[in-house]
Amino acid sequence: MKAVHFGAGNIGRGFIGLLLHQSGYKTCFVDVNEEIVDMLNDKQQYTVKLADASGEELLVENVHAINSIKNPELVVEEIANADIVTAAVGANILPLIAGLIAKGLKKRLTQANKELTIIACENMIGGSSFLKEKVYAELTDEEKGLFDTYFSFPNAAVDRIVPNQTNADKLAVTVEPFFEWVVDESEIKGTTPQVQGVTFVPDLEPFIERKLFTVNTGHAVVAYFGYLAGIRNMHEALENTEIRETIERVLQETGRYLTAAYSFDEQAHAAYVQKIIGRFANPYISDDTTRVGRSPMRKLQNTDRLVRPAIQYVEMFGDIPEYLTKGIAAALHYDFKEDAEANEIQEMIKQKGIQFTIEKTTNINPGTELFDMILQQYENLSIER
Ligand SMILES: NC(=O)C1=CN([C@@H]2O[C@H](COP(=O)(O)OP(=O)(O)OC[C@H]3O[C@@H](n4cnc5c(N)ncnc54)[C@H](O)[C@@H]3O)[C@@H](O)[C@H]2O)C=CC1
Ligand SMILES: O=P(O)(O)OC[C@H]1O[C@](O)(CO)[C@@H](O)[C@@H]1O
Repeated sequence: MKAVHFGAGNIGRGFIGLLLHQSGYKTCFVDVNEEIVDMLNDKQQYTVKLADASGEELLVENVHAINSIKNPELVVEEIANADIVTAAVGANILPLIAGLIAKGLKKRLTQANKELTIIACENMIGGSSFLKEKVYAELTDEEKGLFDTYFSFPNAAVDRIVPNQTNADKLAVTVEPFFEWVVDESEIKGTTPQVQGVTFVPDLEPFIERKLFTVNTGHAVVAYFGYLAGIRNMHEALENTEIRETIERVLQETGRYLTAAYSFDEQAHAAYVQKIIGRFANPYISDDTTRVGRSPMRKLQNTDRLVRPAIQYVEMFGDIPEYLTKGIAAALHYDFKEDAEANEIQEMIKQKGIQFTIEKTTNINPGTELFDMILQQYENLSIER
């Protein structure tokens, strides 16, 4: 079986590539990083190391790679002949890979084996649907009809902490042992692809919201408050009593929403939360607050981990989540100079003011209680800093 995976980065190699290999796929990585592409073609294998006491090393073989800038026609050929296509490039990059995927799928329509599943494995709600929208923008109405018949873009939730890598071997990836990859089976046409370790579910919404609003909300809040306290390491941030209390409170708020929305058992959800906080504190992983907090503009969108649960909370309970709004305010204060989105936000605040920036980044209407609370929390943090 052949897999094509866009993005040979941390999640691509350390999570998706590993599971594809363990399921018997020969994987073609597509990337724009020439060094990684060349190394993958040279070695045709790499190691995934588990960040736990065992330090177990897993070998991923039967891999090669294509530089999509230099050899787009080879990518088209690979997609035309693939058994599955996956991507973990980052939400903002999905539009950039859509054109090649469209070309590969058009080519595939000229062949016998047409059906194909394409899965975006990003930290976002509706990642595959978003990719599909971008792919369909490249099609005629007739092609759209054919694509509807043969190609599926099921949404997915992916969970595995893979920090920035410091291994001497640049292809090796250290990953936490835990992983969860959940895929919406209801959207799949034809045979469901066989990938070991994937959970197929009839309705993804509870899974993606539970994951995004717990793992990613909690992680982001620790990262932003850690950064504002001058802490660069996630462990150290978690050891700070005030930050620890803030994250517990934030996750109580998202937990209140999630258990009410999806009837999760409250005790089971509390255990899920504690397990996740334990994962953040994994002593075998060294993670940066600036990696976890990266791209604050994306993270402040009203579909993402901070603002989305705050909106849902207000809609469900009619009151304002104090700690989520504090987390949003912390993201607005995040001014790491090496992060282009952080710079953009800080520049916007400087040029246009905080009220304009809140509206622009979060899309929350000024004059609403939620907006006012975020503003208030932002001002409170300004005084503290
Ligand atoms: N690192 C983590 O722990 C987790 C990350 N994710 C998600 O997975 C996605 C990838 O994250 P990471 O692997 O951490 O990032 P990464 O930066 O390590 O990997 C992204 C890869 O995509 C490649 N890329 C960029 N533009 C491309 C293009 N036009 N075509 C093909 N490849 C391109 C980059 O060169 C890089 O190798 C993100 O959406 C992230 O939110 C999800 C769960 C966990
Ligand atoms: O990859 P993003 O969306 O920038 O956010 C980083 C987040 O993703 C993870 O890498 C894993 O889900 C977490 O470490 C963190 O919550």
